[in-house]
Amino acid sequence: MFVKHGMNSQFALLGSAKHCMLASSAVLRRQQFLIRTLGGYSDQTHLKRMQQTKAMSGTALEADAENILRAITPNLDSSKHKGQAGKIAVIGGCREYTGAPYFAAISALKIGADLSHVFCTKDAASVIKSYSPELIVHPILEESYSVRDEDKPSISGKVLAEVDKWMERFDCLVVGPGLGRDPFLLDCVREILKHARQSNVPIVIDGDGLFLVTDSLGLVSGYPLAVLTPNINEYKRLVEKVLNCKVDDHDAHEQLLSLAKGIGSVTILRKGKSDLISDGETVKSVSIYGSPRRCGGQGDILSGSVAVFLSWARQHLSAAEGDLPISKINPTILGCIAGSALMRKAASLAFQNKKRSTLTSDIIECLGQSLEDICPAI
Ligand SMILES: NC(=O)C1=CN([C@@H]2O[C@H](COP(=O)(O)OP(=O)(O)OC[C@H]3O[C@@H](n4cnc5c(N)ncnc54)[C@H](OP(=O)(O)O)[C@@H]3O)[C@@H](O)[C@H]2O)[C@@H](O)CC1
Ligand SMILES: Nc1ncnc2c1ncn2[C@@H]1O[C@H](COP(=O)(O)OP(=O)(O)OP(=O)(O)O)[C@@H](O)[C@H]1O
Ligand SMILES: [Mg+2]
Repeated sequence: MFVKHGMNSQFALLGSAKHCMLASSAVLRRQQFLIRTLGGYSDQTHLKRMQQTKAMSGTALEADAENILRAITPNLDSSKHKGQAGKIAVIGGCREYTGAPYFAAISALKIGADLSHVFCTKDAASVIKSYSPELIVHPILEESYSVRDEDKPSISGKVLAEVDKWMERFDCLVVGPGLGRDPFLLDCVREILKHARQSNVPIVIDGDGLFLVTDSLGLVSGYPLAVLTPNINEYKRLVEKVLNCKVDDHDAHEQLLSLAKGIGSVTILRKGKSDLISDGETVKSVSIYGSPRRCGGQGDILSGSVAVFLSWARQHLSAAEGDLPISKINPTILGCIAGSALMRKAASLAFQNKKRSTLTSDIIECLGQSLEDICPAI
């Protein structure tokens, strides 16, 4: 018994020694990275890079995505309490679409957020709850078919009051996955967006949220905590509306810069073969090899991921010393770069396993491993 117990303690000791070594090597790697990439980034190096950037005008700079992801991902630490790793809310889910808000919300949890809420219509709520007990689902949105005209003002007020109860607790909202285009529902979401902005809550806008915002640019114009994540169609609509011209793929990054500037202070992540990211000041690209499968729902994973990394980037920057070069980078840009990198890594891993049958849920299952490969938990 004693021997057995002793062996167990030995294993436990070995285990804890291994744990310590792993933990310290993770910390060391992170520190080395910060020294190499951030801390050791002298003014001279910065100047040189700026000159190179200028000389390369016409090409977007490939982001050092994995290092950025590693830098902003918080350590797992027993002193932390629930909520500190992020509270995300997805506004979306209607009669037609229940998959999209689920994909966005569950991706946020799988990456490491502590709590993930979904605000959706009553029809969608029970379906989304049945996909996962992990999500907190609020059946509060209403579509026109279920509301009489005379009841609209009071229902709209109730919807807003329900979301407002929670608003300041959220680190980021994701507005649009599976929202649909019902006019009454979109009117309510318009008000939610205004309140989120008043409360200074970051907002990732995707899917039908982009349909709404393209029509009412004032909702996001001048708001630096807004991130738009358009796909090919959504981007085309934005370019036509804001720049009054066609999408120009030969001068893609200049056009993206103009678009972000034109809307005013927002960050745009243009999804495609390479993801292009701009806040109107700079353009970054993420071209990490992803997957050749284009199954629906991958953009939803991305929106949930960007929400988490954007929250972590803000947290990291508020804790970091102001003179670290990373603190000069817009946290919305950092969040987009990290979200894009992880989504593409996970898609690639899922495709290795599932090939042609790769689905969005397979990619979600690979988020944890992909994050672990880039940034081990201990
Ligand atoms: N499993 C799920 O639940 C998933 C749900 N998803 C959710 O689906 C929603 C739409 O997103 P999507 O990606 O299909 O839109 P997109 O590529 O711009 O359009 C493709 C074409 O369809 C058309 N069209 C769209 N909506 C229309 C409408 N209400 N009524 C009429 N036409 C409409 C559109 O026309 P247009 O925009 O040019 O008018 C274009 O020609 C969004 O909420 C997304 O999150 C996805 O995330 C995937 C997984
Ligand atoms: N040609 C491509 N090669 C590699 N990755 C791509 C390609 N096109 C898109 N992606 C990646 O797939 C993800 C989703 O992009 P996509 O354009 O499919 O969004 P979406 O149409 O909004 O998706 P959803 O079906 O969720 O609405 C992004 O992370 C993007 O990087
Ligand atoms: Mg989409």
